[in-house]
Parts: sequence; C-alpha cells; structure tokens
Amino acid sequence: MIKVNNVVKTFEGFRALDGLTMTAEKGSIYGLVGPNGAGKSTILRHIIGVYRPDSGSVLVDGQPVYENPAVKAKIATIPDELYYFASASTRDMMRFYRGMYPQFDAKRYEALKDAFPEVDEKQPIRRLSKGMQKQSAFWLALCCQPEVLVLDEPVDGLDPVMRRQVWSLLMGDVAQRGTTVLVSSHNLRELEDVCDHVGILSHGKVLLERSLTDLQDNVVKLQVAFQDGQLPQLPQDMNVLHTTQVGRVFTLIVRGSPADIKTRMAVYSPILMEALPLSLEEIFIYEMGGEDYGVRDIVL
Ligand SMILES: Nc1ncnc2c1ncn2[C@@H]1O[C@H](COP(=O)(O)OP(=O)(O)OP(=O)(O)O)[C@@H](O)[C@H]1O
Repeated sequence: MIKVNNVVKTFEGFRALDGLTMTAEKGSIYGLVGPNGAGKSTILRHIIGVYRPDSGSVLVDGQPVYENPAVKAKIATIPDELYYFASASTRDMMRFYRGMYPQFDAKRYEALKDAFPEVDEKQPIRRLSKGMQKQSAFWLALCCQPEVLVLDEPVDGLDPVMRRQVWSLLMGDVAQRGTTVLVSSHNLRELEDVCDHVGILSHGKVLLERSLTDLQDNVVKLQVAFQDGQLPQLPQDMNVLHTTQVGRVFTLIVRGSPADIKTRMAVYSPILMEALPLSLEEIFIYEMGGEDYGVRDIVL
C-alpha cells in the first residue's frame, strides 16, 4: 500500500508538489494522470525514494521510503528515462537485480525469455531500440517480484501487441501476488482498460481520486427527445453538466446514478430515452471541466 500525505516539494522556490495526498491500496492498479508539469514524475520519484519531501510523508507498507533500504527492496520502477550502467546487458542487469531484490525469481527470468523473444539479453541495453529497451525493463521488473511497481509512462514506445502482453503479465501479478501498481500516463483510453483507481493531478495536487466504478456510476450521457421537440424545464437539483442538440434529440451529461437519472427523466414522458456510458476521457472532461483548465489538456 502506498500512502502519500500532504507532500510539499519545492525546487528553487517553485512548488512542484503542493500538499499532495493520495492512497493506492494493495493489489490495485492506480493510474496517475495530469497535464505536463503537473508533478507526476516528481511524486513517483518520492515514492521510489529518490526525493525526500520538504514536508509531509510518503509511506509504503506504513514505512517512510527515503533512505530506507528495507522498504526500497520492495519497490521496483520503470522510469520514463531508463538508466543502466554503461554497456550493461539485460543479463548483467538481471544479476545485479538478483542481488538487490530478495524476491528476485531467476527461474521466471528464464521462463520470460519466450515473452520477449526479440530482446537479445547479451546486447548492451543502450544499443537496443527504444521499444526493446522498454521490453527489457519490463522483463527485469517482472522478475524482481516487487510488492510495489512504479511505472512512469511505461508503454511508451511499445507496439500494440507488446502493450497488451505486458499489461496482461502485470495484471497476472496483481491478481496472484497482490502487487500494487502505480502508473502515470497521458493515455486515458489505455488506463481505462487496466486501472481500478485513478487520481488526477494538477499543479502539484491530487484534484480527484476515485475508483473507476464510482466514477462511472456517478455520471451518465442521456439521449432524449420529446413530443413537442423542446427540452422541458428540469429541476435545479438535476445536475446537468452539458447539453447539446441535434435535430430533435438532446444529449445531456448529467451527474448522478444512471438509474436515478432515468427514473427522474421518465416523469417528462420522453418519446426517446437512452442512457449511454461515458468513457474515462469524457468523465474527466465533464467532471472537471471549468474547475481546472489543465485537466482538459490531458484528454484532448
Ligand atoms: N529537478 C528539478 N528541478 C527544478 N524543477 C523541477 C525538477 N523536477 C521537476 N521540476 C518542475 O516541477 C514541475 C513538475 O514536474 P514533473 O516532471 O513532475 O511533471 P510531470 O507531471 O511528470 O510532467 P510530464 O507530463 O511533462 O512528464 C515542473 O514544473 C518541472 O519543471
């Protein structure tokens, strides 16, 4: 479990993190989204123990991470910019990680060769293509068998087949070992498929943190039409976030449970009424629209 409480981090007077609070439960896949410069990489670097917070706390399994080797041995990461020793191959790094991670599974390393057949384990990693380097990083991270896996834009550079494969391997670990995965990404479509919780970051704070199910149960896209072609006057407490009209059909984005909204709308005897689910992208646009311009940047 990852618990970040009210973390502030300042770089030369600039508050990159401004009282950031978030919780990722054990065995969850938590997606961190936010516009460029929101602070995603900075909080991830705190969680892997590279940065010390100016104030606030970063706990993994209840323990502070910074300068705590016992906790760091439970955490593996794939950063946005991979760093390896000069000329180290995947096999060399495997030997290195085997000494660092008590749970390292050398048998799994051999077994996963088939999953990454294009990666030449003896080639220096720096000479591999960008996508191959990512594959090598996943191969090694999966063998470390960490309790917490921190991924910064992890599938950038991977082709669609390989993306699917690494997510499927990761989800297997989450299901079988209860691994906690924290993943930052700009790709909401991809996160929608894999995450169970999402946090939106903006200006160094988490604006919203929810389970995907809660998000999806809390807003609905309703298409309605009425006999007279007009939209009736709806009560104020029916929280309509957005309305568009094409011909006689109105599309309303309404906050609230889909079942409740349909029941309330039925009172006006629509001649057509259909409730459609919103994608994660749409939910963020409508839930956050107006509150923070930055949130629009990540989804458009
Ligand atoms: N070492 C540093 N020194 C000075 N400023 C920094 C440093 N690291 C981050 N920042 C600043 O902190 C803010 C947050 O940066 P961060 O890299 O965490 O954003 P991000 O959400 O990961 O962005 P992106 O989506 O572009 O990767 C930015 O304004 C950045 O310029």
